[in-house]
Amino acid sequence: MNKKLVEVVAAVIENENNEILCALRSPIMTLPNMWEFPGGKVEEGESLYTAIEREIKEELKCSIKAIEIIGENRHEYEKIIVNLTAIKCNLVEGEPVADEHSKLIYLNKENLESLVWAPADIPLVKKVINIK
Ligand SMILES: Nc1nc2c([nH]c(=O)n2[C@H]2C[C@H](O)[C@@H](COP(=O)(O)OP(=O)(O)OP(=O)(O)O)O2)c(=O)[nH]1
Repeated sequence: MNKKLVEVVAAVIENENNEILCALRSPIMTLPNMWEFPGGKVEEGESLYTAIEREIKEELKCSIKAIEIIGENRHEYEKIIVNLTAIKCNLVEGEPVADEHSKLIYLNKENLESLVWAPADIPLVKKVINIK
């Protein structure tokens, strides 16, 4: 059987200290206990930018503005194929809170690779590290 292709958007949010927001997936989520850029599945008829702004409001209870696409990576998991687009976003209102995630942290770019990332994220993490 063909694996389902899922479009996923993820937010790369930087704070004033040039640290990047990283989110730990909870033990009950798919890909448990792995780090990710927060986000989720794009719904039908939605643009990537609309999708990430909606997902972050739902998941992190704050408002963001999508600025630009950083990159895209397709990864084949056991049951699905994820097409992950990382989008640079700015916080507009409120502070992110971990509702569904186990933890949220801001981390220096130099330290991003010390986390255990969801496999689809790894090339995008490298790209984020090399920006600027
Ligand atoms: N949000 C997010 N999901 C990611 C990343 N990397 C990665 O492989 N994924 C995968 C995990 C999920 O299989 C899929 C969609 O993520 P999601 O956050 O909407 O997951 P979900 O809980 O709605 O999905 P599900 O478990 O209900 O099926 O993308 C990432 O950086 N951010």
